[in-house]
Amino acid sequence: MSKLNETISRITDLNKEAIKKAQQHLDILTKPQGSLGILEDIVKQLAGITGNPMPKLGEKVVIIMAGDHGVVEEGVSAFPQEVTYQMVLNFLAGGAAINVLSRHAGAKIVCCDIGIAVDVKHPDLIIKKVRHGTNNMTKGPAMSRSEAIRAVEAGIEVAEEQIAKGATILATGDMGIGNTTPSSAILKVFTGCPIEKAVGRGTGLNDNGLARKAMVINRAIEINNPDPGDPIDVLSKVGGLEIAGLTGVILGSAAHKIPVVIDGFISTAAAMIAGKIEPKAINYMIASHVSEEPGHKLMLETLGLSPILHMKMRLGEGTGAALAFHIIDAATHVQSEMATFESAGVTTAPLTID
Ligand SMILES: Cc1cc2ncn([C@H]3O[C@H](COP(=O)(O)O)[C@@H](O)[C@H]3O)c2cc1C
Ligand SMILES: O=C(O)c1cccnc1
Repeated sequence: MSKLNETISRITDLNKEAIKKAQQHLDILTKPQGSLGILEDIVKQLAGITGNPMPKLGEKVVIIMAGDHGVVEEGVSAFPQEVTYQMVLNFLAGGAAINVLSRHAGAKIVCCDIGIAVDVKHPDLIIKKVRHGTNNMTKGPAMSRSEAIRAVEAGIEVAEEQIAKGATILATGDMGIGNTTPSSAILKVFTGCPIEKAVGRGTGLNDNGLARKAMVINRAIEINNPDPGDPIDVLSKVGGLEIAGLTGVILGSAAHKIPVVIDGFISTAAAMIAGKIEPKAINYMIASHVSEEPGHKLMLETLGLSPILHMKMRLGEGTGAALAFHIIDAATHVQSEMATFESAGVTTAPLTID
């Protein structure tokens, strides 16, 4: 069996017994039932994922997948392609937003070159390069089917390497100038929404740039005719290498019963591909935030995920996911540290008011 098929076959439903036990414990804590809202939802989801009704976060790791996009030659980004590798060097030097937010959340970062256009040399960079950037998807498929599968499998490998080193919760991050374009294309192909709902300004396009980007996405979909019933077809024709890698990270996480915190627009495009490949993988996803990129809300709704944070962020890199670690951590502390009605001597019976 291929690595991808073997991984998919290991993804199961959540542990219902652990969810029930987590709920029972939440209900004896000194608070009205359900009053901690999303914190309680997070505890139950973590219990279902890990099988532990009193879940703990342990070691948090943000996996950043970096790749380039041939479609940038159509003028779809406000920034030039070389910013991809320059930002990767910034991650490795510790100076990017994701470094600051990860340090603050007590999370480790790993960065993987899955398809940067140039070769970057650094001892801490994980190299899983499938190819030097994708093809321009307005002229044909972004990559071949076998390259897409290789990139997904590379993402599974990176997740497994981190899990083997002790990671107990993963988060997704992306770097790739132009990558909001394939992300919008994926959204449009899966939902059939009008292009205006799928497209956004990314790093800061002006009105002309936004109109051009919408035309480019439409042309790429028309020329490639991706099949929405075949997620690997969509990924290879109008996707990207880092999106494929993140799809693998998500599937690998789910296969190992490890929660995976989904960042913004690009990460959620990968989550859509993963959810189409194996719908059970969605149970293992925690949506960190809703991005300012207009299509992100529709992506999350399509997956049935509700975001923890509304921060007006639109950066990617894993920044929303790193911030959400604080809330997820807080949820686990509530479950393990709050007093029960019995231990604190607080009356449980609600007044009957007629
Ligand atoms: C300095 C800089 C740092 C970034 N960090 C993440 N992105 C984000 O912006 C890019 C996507 O937007 P678009 O499709 O418009 O190119 C991705 O690299 C994403 O990770 C950045 C972009 C820039 C310019
Ligand atoms: O939401 C995101 O992840 C995003 C939005 C715009 C540009 N880069 C990333």
